[in-house]
Amino acid sequence: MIRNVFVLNVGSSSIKYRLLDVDDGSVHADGIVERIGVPGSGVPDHATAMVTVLAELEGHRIDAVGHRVVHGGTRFVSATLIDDAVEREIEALSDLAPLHNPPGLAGIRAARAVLPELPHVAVFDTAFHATISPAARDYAIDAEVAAKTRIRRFGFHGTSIGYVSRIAAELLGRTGDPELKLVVLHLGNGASAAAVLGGRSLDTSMGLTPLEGLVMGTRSGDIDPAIPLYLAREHGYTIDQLDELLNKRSGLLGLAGRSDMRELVNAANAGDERATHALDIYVHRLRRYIGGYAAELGGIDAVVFTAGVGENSSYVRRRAIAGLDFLGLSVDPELNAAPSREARFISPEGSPASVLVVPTNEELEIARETRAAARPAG
Ligand SMILES: Nc1ncnc2c1ncn2[C@@H]1O[C@H](COP(=O)(O)OP(=O)(O)O)[C@@H](O)[C@H]1O
Ligand SMILES: CC(=O)OP(=O)(O)O
Ligand SMILES: [Mg+2]
Repeated sequence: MIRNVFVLNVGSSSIKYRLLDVDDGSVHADGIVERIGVPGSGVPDHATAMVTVLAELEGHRIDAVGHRVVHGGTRFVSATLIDDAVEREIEALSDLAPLHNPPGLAGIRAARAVLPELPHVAVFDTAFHATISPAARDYAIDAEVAAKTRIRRFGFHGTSIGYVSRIAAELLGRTGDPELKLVVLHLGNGASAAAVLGGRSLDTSMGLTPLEGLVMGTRSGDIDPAIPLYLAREHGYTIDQLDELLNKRSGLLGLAGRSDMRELVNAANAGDERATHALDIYVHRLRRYIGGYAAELGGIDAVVFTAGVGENSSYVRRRAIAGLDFLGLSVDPELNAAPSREARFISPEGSPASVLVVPTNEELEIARETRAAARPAG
């Protein structure tokens, strides 16, 4: 029986891990190893970091290992038991997610080497979005080029969006309702919006890579696609410089010198105009997606806020929903401001549409999917 699942979320310079009981969600151990590969940190690579992590788990029983893998391409549309062939296929997808997949793969290799007797399962951020509509999926570029190079919208944060969509449906008393229309806003460092109809993803704001869509901590989200062409042609930017600019030096950081929402709101409240402008752009983009998804879904039953910013920033929630009464959406100031860790309504009782805050739990969802995918192999 699989009960204790070790969940790994491996980033380029960090490993977040959690050992949890899938039956009751209780956490037996968790932690983070940071600064992997940073000179002087004492953690030269992912394999070394993994040995450190496993030393922390001494004495705990582990039945299976669940790995967050960001990009599953078209090959992986559900959680998959990892063998050597699957590991090679994940490696082949690295070109589509150069910032995210290679560290995930390093984590898989290191963990399989240290825990070879256990089932290892890959859980993909893209999988939940396999159902998006063809019109949302395809970009209006030369179809042959797109087909040859695998360019299409994939979408990310699916593990989180799927999880909070289910909790939202429960909270609304509409579990299993195929007509339930949700707009889910996963607002962390990376951020995605998604239109979810009857529990299935219809559209989402991230695209081929996790760069498209909302304004993020350090990523630009949507821009005119001619901007990188212009920077390269007229200002001598190289591909690597453009990648770095758009992924790591844009978004809130690029606009106002800070990627952390808490700091930014404090700065704006203290009169920092750059911070205020950055927040205006952040909120403007969010509202465009809410309106766009209302049109795609044919209305909205609930907007669902989740992840670090969505769960904690009453400021962002208030501004994102302000003036959307024409969609039946509004926020009760007291409910919005009340601190809570619970899934809850923040719209006034009796509103035509609801606004919810639902804490995400990507690790629990990964653990559940890991158990489900590991079962057939025993
Ligand atoms: N109390 C808070 N108020 C406003 N923003 C918060 C608060 N707590 C966390 N955040 C924001 O959440 C973001 C991180 O979200 P998180 O989901 O943890 O990101 P990730 O998993 O992508 O690293 C940061 O911008 C942080 O400032
Ligand atoms: C896919 C993605 O953007 O992930 P994260 O938010 O963890 O960077
Ligand atoms: Mg996150």
